[in-house]
Amino acid sequence: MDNRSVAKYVEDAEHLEMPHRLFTLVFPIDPVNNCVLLGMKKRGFGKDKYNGFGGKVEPNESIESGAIRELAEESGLLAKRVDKCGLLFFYFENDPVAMEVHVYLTSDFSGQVIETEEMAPEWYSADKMPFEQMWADDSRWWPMVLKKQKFTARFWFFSDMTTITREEIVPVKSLEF
Ligand SMILES: Nc1[nH]c(=O)nc2c1ncn2[C@H]1C[C@H](O)[C@@H](COP(=O)(O)OP(=O)(O)OP(=O)(O)O)O1
Repeated sequence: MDNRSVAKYVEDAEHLEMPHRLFTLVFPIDPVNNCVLLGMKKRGFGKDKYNGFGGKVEPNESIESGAIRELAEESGLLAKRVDKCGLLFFYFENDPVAMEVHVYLTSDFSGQVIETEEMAPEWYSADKMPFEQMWADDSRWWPMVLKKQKFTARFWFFSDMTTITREEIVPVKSLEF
């Protein structure tokens, strides 16, 4: 997909169901050991699931600063740089607000991993992810991450928040548009 098509795709997704809310999701990567840091969510949305680190983007910050802030708050790691690898849209049955989730990888970080009130972090081999304890969509798009292929995707969830009723995953050349 070229950049103009990606922009159009995102515009369509954003207008498909209004309003939508912005979120970030960051996966710290240890490239030497091919490991990824996941957090077991201890409270709130996605409780008892492993995921990357992230949350709502505040009105006064850029999406990237939101990603770096949430990573620090939830894992103790300070990212010098994050690289966007994907853009996800989630639609939940009976919920008029769609989620727009900007997904980042970082292997340029400092600090000590700490357990926080929200997350219990744990390193996993990047090709042995605990998908049965993650959001149902993760096993669908994580292979794109492993292939270093940028992507956008849309998932429609049934009201049980588990069953995916429809999905689209589109590889893209760039997420800068
Ligand atoms: N289907 C899904 N698949 C996935 O991989 N990540 C998802 C997901 N749906 C939501 N997420 C991620 C996006 C974001 O990182 C997180 C939800 O953010 P939170 O609700 O934890 O936000 P906040 O940390 O701002 O919340 P509070 O501080 O508790 O208000 O879950």
